[in-house]
Amino acid sequence: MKVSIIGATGYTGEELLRLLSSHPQAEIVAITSESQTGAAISEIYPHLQKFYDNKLVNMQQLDEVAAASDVVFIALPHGHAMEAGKKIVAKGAKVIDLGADYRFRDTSVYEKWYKLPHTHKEAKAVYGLTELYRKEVQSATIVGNPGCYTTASILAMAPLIKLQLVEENSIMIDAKSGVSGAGRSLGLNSHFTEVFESVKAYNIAGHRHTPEIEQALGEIAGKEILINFTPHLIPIARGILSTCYGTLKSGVTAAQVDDAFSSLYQEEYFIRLLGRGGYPATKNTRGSNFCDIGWHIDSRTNRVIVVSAIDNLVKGAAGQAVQNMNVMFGLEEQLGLTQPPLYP
Ligand SMILES: NC(=O)C1=CN([C@@H]2O[C@H](COP(=O)(O)OP(=O)(O)OC[C@H]3O[C@@H](n4cnc5c(N)ncnc54)[C@H](OP(=O)(O)O)[C@@H]3O)[C@@H](O)[C@H]2O)C=CC1
Ligand SMILES: CC(=O)N[C@@H](CCC(=O)OP(=O)(O)O)C(=O)O
Repeated sequence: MKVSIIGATGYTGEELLRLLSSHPQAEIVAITSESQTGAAISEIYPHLQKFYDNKLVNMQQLDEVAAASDVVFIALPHGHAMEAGKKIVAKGAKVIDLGADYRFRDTSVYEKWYKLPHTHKEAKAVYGLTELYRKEVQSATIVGNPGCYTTASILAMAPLIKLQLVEENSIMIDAKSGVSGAGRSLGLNSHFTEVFESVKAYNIAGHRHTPEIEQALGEIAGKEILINFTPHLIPIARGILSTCYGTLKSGVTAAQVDDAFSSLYQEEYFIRLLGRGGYPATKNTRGSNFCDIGWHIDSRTNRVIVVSAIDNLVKGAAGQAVQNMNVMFGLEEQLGLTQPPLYP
């Protein structure tokens, strides 16, 4: 498998390299950066010394890079993948985009929430939440890899929507992310003194992951779903904890809730069910492609509360992207992804 990464100097690009170093079938043929062209990746990320000595090329060489690759991961800020995606598929390679450009079935939803024109509307992209869209991913040419908050939140609520156990429009999601979720580029909001010893909600009632969660849960329900989603920035480097609330439909029992999770996920390697009463923690998924899920029922309020934990850079980005690559190329889905989480 010849693999290239566009935007290899970012956190998700780095994480792709880290994971692919132990993938038995992947060979990195090209990595790109616009700002650090010519540098060796191990100069930018010294922890990758002895794993990679590749030098960074830039997007002027995109046609050659694509022609030499079976698959190209795009790890650029949203808005930059569409033109690159067109060129890559024209050269016969598959695309896995880690940003948002290919995540929406209805590109007008993307245009509305991202305030950008969609310039590759004809792409028949597949939404790459692997556990829920595996069949479509198998035959995809372009995969829109999900966002990090969305991966944790959709996986938490999908069983309850699928089995019609919660009132669809009662869902509220309160999620917390480590600072690497904001990427590597410098910004006031991710400045150490702004983040350290503080927790802050942001983009309330307007975060762009809201329509992505609504799209996936709505497809499972077979009807439009509206949710409330509130993200928080917390002073850790990696990890997302998503706490999701829903009102149970009349007469739904705790056993039905338990069965919903086990029936959808019992065969899923990357989903670890902690059961009713379980407490997922970001520490237990750090560095791994696992999504841990626990659920609780509050009989006083008749609500179910589902908690999920992932590593935003792995199951929330690069790990799921590698999982999708494995599915697209008919490889064993776990290849390159079986490292235990980093602990403590
Ligand atoms: N961080 C996370 O947890 C997650 C991120 N994502 C998504 O993945 C994508 C990459 O994220 P992340 O790795 O965190 O981002 P970073 O900010 O860490 O890296 C961005 C990369 O894009 C390149 N880049 C930046 N601006 C431009 C530009 N104008 N033209 C071309 N290249 C550019 C940078 O390269 P250089 O400056 O060297 O040229 C760098 O390689 C984003 O779309 C993000 O939303 C998805 C899920 C989770
Ligand atoms: C902490 C933080 O800033 N997180 C990012 C989400 C990261 C992500 O998954 O973004 P994409 O949908 O663009 O891929 C944010 O809230 O914008």
